[in-house]
Amino acid sequence: QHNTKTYQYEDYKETADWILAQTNQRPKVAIICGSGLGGLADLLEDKTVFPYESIPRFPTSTVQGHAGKLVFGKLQGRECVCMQGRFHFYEGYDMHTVTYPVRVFSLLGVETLIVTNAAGGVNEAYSVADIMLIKDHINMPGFAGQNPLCGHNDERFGVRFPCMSDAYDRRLRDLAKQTAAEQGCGSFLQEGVYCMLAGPTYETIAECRFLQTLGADALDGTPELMS
Ligand SMILES: O=P(O)(O)O[C@H]1O[C@H](CO)[C@@H](O)[C@H]1O
Ligand code: HPA
Repeated sequence: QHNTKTYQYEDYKETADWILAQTNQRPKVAIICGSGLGGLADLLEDKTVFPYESIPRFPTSTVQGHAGKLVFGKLQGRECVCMQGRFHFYEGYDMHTVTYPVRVFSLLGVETLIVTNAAGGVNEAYSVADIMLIKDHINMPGFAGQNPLCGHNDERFGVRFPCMSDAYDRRLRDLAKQTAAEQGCGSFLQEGVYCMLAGPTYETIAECRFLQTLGADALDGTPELMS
């Protein structure tokens, strides 16, 4: 379990080059679909679909409800790539493997990453089925040395100590709020602090209280946000 794999720039490049050779689509936006959100990928037009197991070096989904397909296509006329199913630390994958696709996306030319997940709310003002835009995060496994950026740093992917104070683009968050209002979703859109946990248990009552005290609004296990 969690035998940490190390990947070189060339590994990510091999995966990206394979994908680029299979499709003419060059999306600037990638969407990672969390539990229950894979249906979004089905809405794409002019789809090209790659099962994860067909992609060189790509991990495979082992979780129910995560289809395990990379779907290229157009959403509202804009090219994008959707991960229909994501990987989780609790499946036994190390952090580098869970976040492997994110570096591949950057080598495909993706500039905007939208990460979604089915999280548990601990903010008592929230209601079930609210949507929370992430404005900041607390990376609990990161405090224990489980950060996807640990290990050799290849500057082609970014600096050794990235600044995290503006990790969640304000312009994109404003756009999301404006769009939610236009679509009539404004009443159940929240904006809050996301807390990354390892799973696979849900939290005890004492742990939820502890995390609330720390300032967390919602909990789940999505290290792609930190990669
Ligand atoms: O983060 P996503 O992929 O939405 O999945 C989350 O939802 C499931 C738990 O309810 C777990 O798989 C958890 O990780
Ligand atoms: N904690 C609580 N609820 C959740 C989680 C979690 O990690 N993931 C999805 N719902």
